[in-house]
Amino acid sequence: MSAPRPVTHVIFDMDGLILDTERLYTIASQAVCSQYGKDFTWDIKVKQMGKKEIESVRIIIDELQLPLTPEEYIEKWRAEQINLFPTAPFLPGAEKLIKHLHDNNIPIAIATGSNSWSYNLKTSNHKEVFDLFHHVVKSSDDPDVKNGKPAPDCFHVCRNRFDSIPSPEKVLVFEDASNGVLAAHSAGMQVVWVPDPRADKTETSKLATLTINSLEEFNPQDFGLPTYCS
Ligand SMILES: O=c1[nH]cc([C@@H]2O[C@H](COP(=O)(O)O)[C@@H](O)[C@H]2O)c(=O)[nH]1
Ligand SMILES: [Mg+2]
Repeated sequence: MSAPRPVTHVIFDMDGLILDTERLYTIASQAVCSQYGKDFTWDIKVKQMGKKEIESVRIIIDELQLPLTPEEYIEKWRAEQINLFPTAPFLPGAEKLIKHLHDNNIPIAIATGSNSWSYNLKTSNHKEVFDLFHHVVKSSDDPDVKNGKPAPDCFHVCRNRFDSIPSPEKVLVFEDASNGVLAAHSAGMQVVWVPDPRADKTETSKLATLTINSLEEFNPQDFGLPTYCS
């Protein structure tokens, strides 16, 4: 952990940070695992969080020795996701922070591990808020993102797509996954970690500039960003 320094640009993670979709991923993954009498554990989930779809699918097949090819797993997984994802609500404080930064002309973007198919489902009921982002990098099907989180690739790509490209230390990243904190740190950016209560905090909190329980606890002025009016 180091003292917060002023930033000019903000990059948000999406799943488990803006939207309450990690809960939905767990339901969808357990539904597929149950077909084979297996348990989808937190230890497996931590390894998957933030990764590209294909990377994360290889992990679960390997860890649980599922008798499926990645393509077969993805087909079953998406069949569970299709009805769940459009129900995703915002997590506390996310909508307020996004609107506040946009209203104050702070350039904001998203760097997610998602693919376009699932992004469209998850955001289908929240278009007006997601339209406020300058750009969205969807790692699973963006040709410029070679490796998913914890590699820094998606954050490098995301930074380079702002109109006036900031230096990495002027970018603040919000993440819920330890893979994401590692990725942002490797990209040379400051990062606020909003972990799942089950997360092991020992190693990841050393890399995060700040660790908070909810985006509702975030004070923009700590990073030189405009203060909330109320
Ligand atoms: O339980 C899970 N959560 C999350 C993921 C992966 O993490 C991505 C979400 O990453 P992010 O939080 O960076 O948006 C998902 O699209 C998926 O690829 C997963 O596989 N399993
Ligand atoms: Mg996330």
